[in-house]
Amino acid sequence: MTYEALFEHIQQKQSYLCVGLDTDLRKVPAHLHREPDPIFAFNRQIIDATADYCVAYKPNVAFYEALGPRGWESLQKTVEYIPKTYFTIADAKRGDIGNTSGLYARTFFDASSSGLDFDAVTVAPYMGRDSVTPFLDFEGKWVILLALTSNVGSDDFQRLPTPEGTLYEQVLRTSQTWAGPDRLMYVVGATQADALQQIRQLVPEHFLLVPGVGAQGGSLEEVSRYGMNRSCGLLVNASRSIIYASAGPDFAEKARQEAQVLQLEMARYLEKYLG
Ligand SMILES: O=c1ccn([C@@H]2O[C@H](COP(=O)(O)O)[C@@H](O)[C@H]2O)c(=O)[nH]1
Repeated sequence: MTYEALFEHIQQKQSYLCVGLDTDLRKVPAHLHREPDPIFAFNRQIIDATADYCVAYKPNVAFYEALGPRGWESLQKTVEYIPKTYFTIADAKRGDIGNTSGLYARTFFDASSSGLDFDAVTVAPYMGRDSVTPFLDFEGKWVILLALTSNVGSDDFQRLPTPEGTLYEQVLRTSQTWAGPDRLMYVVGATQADALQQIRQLVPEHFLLVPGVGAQGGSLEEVSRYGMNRSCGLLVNASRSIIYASAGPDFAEKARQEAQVLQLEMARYLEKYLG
């Protein structure tokens, strides 16, 4: 998907919501355990219920890998089920020496090899240029580089000073020489809204994937106020607060309601900041 197509979808839906498909078998409602593939049965209903209110889906690969081959199969079926107009993100946080990164890229981008055809994959930046560029060899696919993550431990390394600002600022500066805003996004946690103004000075055009609203307590209002650019430039993810809004048979309806609440708030910010 192109930068322009993504922005168009955001305008059309009045939403920059990304629904996180962090589907934990232990939290799938009891009645779905009778299905041959309970994870896929759950995801399909979540996708059907939330599609009106979001523009992207982000399965976190850990939840599927933990189940071995059947988890991988559920992931394949899920990605295949998501309509092509939605931006799909494999939250896998990969990155290794070049030839290994090339295989990670095939895993998430080359359906003829792995059965998976995501638009984007999250990548850790700390092994540097040659660990990231193999993902960019796949035309039309995106890298979403970890910049300033939402967790408490992000302070351990990402905010450490370097001669040219903090380490995450260096990641933002250097990685811009690898690809432009049409292929590269950054992860910035919603819990890090204090840094967003400064981040926007360094990467004015790029999209930011912002996890951490909902269960982690980040503020959608602050993220939107400090993070939005002229093309919106935000994909705000919520996983648990949407998909586990109810543990009962009404889980999909409750997920739809949660997604709608976020979409309505986003529509207000799009009007306010982009007019
Ligand atoms: O900095 C980061 C990077 C990734 N994540 C992932 O996003 C979702 C958040 O889930 P919630 O249930 O909405 O808290 C999850 O997959 C994380 O692994 C993040 O939270 N922070």
